[in-house]
Amino acid sequence: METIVNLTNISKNYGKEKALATINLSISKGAIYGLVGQNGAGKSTILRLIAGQSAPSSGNIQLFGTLNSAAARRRIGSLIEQPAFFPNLSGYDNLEYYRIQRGIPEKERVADVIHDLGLSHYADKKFQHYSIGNQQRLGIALALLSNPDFLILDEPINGLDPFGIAEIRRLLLNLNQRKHLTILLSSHILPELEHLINQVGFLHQGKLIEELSMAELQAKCQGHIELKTTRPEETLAILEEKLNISHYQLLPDKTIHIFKAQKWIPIIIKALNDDQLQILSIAEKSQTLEDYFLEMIGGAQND
Ligand SMILES: Nc1ncnc2c1ncn2[C@@H]1O[C@H](COP(=O)(O)OP(=O)(O)OP(=O)(O)O)[C@@H](O)[C@H]1O
Repeated sequence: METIVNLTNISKNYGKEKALATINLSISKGAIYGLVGQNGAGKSTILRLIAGQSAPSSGNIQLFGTLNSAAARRRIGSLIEQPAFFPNLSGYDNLEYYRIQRGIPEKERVADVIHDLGLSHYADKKFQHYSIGNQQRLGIALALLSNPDFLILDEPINGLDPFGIAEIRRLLLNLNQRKHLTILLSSHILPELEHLINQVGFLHQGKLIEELSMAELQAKCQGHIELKTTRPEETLAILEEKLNISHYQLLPDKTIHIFKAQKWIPIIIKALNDDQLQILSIAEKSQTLEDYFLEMIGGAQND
C-alpha cells in the first residue's frame, strides 16, 4: 500500500513552548484519517507541517515518498486557516481569482468544484451574504481546486448544523471512494467523525497517544456484560457448553467480559444458578466513543 505521508520523530517548538513532541504518524493511500484532540493539543500544528506551511523543529516528513519536494506539496489541497475571500466578489469570482493566482490551467475546475460542493445556487451571490456553512463549503471547494491527491482539512465541520455535517461527510466519502482521494482531517469532537474516518489518531498535549482503525475503536467501545463469580474457570465452561457463548474475555483480575450477548443476562444468571455458581456481580457495560476518548486523556494526564 502506497504511503502518502510519513512523519518521523517530528517535534515543533514555538519559542520555549513545545507544541509537538516525537510524533510518528503514517497515512496510507485511500485512508480518511481523523486527528482528534482538545483545543491546543497540536492538531493545526501537525496539519500545517504536513502542508508545508511551517517547518518542524526536528524530525522529517516524507510526502509521496519524497523529502522536501515542492512537486509533492503541489499534490496537496488544504483548508487550515479560513481563506481570505473577497466579500464583494461572488463565490465563483473568488475561486476564479485563486485559480489564476495559483496558476491552475483548467478553467472548468471552478465550475466543477462549485458543483461538487453543492454551491451552484450560490455561485453568483456575493461572499458577504454566504451562511457559515456555505463559507465552509467554499473553503473546501478552494482546497479541491487543484484536483489534489491528498486533502487536508482543519476542523471542516466546525460550526455546521447536523444537516451540513451530513452533507460534508457524504461529499468527502464520495471523493474518497470515487477519486481515491486520501483525506486527513481534524476535530475536537470524535463522534462527528465516526461515520467518516477509517483511522483515528488521538493527540493530547502535543503527543500522539493512540492510533486505531475505526473497527478497532468500535470493538473497544462495543457493549459487553461484566461478570464476576467465585469460580471463573467453571463459569466459562458453563457459558461455552450450556449457552454456546464464545465471545468472551477473562481479565487478569478474573472478571469475565462477554461480548455480543447483551440480552442474555437473565439466561446467564439462570444457567449459573442451576449449577450453583455464586454470582458476585453481573452488569451491562458500554462506552461511547467520546467516553473512550475522555478516559484515555484522563489516563494520559496521570502519566
Ligand atoms: N504561531 C504560534 N506561535 C506560538 N504558539 C503557537 C502558535 N501556534 C500554535 N501555538 C501553540 O501550540 C499549541 C498547539 O496549538 P494548535 O493550534 O496546533 O492546537 P489545536 O489542537 O489545533 O487546537 P485548536 O483546536 O484550538 O485549534 C498551543 O499551545 C498553541 O498555543
